[in-house]
Amino acid sequence: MSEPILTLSDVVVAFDALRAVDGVSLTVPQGQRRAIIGPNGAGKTTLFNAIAGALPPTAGKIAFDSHDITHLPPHRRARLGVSRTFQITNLFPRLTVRDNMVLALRGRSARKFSLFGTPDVDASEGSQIATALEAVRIAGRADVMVNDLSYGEQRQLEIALSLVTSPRLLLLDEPAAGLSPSERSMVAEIIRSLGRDITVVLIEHDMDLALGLVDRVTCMFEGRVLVEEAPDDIRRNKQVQEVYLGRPRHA
Ligand SMILES: Nc1ncnc2c1ncn2[C@@H]1O[C@H](COP(=O)(O)OP(=O)(O)OP(=O)(O)O)[C@@H](O)[C@H]1O
Repeated sequence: MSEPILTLSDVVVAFDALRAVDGVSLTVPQGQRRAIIGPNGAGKTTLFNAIAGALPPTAGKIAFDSHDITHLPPHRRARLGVSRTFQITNLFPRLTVRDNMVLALRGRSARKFSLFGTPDVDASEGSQIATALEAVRIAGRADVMVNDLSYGEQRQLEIALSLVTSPRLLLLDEPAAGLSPSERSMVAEIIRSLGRDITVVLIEHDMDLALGLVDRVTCMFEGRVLVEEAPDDIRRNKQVQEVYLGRPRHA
């Protein structure tokens, strides 16, 4: 098995008395595709926020590529190669696709960016942007204003914004939410064709989509890891079926 790129040890994220993430330990090897599934309120998004740095863990440890990132702010994690998308769109609707990409790219660098006028893009930035837009199949839409993209294209652009910084760990938060079946297939194809130099962890409510994309699945329930198995075993797992159907675990 490859070396681990992400290791969580006993991670707790508490909101007052509620332990939204309640002692989660998991290890993701480099290059793996991992789904985090679980019913509403299981703690999936809170776990993502802890990995990306948006929410500091109350307890426990998070290591990325042998760096202890438990207390690093999000931009420092991004610099190490941790990149995430959001469930809710995070785009500038009145800027073009390319300008959104420039903003995402320069968010990591010290260079200043003006929102007024077209930013100058150097050759290396231009090629990074073109590669990311190609990877999400919207290379021909670079000069289109985000407002004029379809919803599906906007979701593809969100993935491109995360890819443009050449991440090593990509956290995808419900990449197919709200998409039509054909748009969902497109997102699946995009994720499937990412290079294995990128490790992918995704939250996805569409079980068929998630299980068809990943090597391994972590199912959360009430803030904890209920099971971690291969997709085929997850499909057959009675405990997983029960938590999704809302029945008590030991009924
Ligand atoms: N900022 C917050 N303040 C207080 N409670 C919160 C906060 N964020 C999440 N929670 C609570 O933590 C629990 C886990 O929420 P979380 O959003 O992580 O679950 P989830 O598995 O992502 O759910 P969903 O599938 O519905 O998105 C829920 O009970 C939620 O109400």
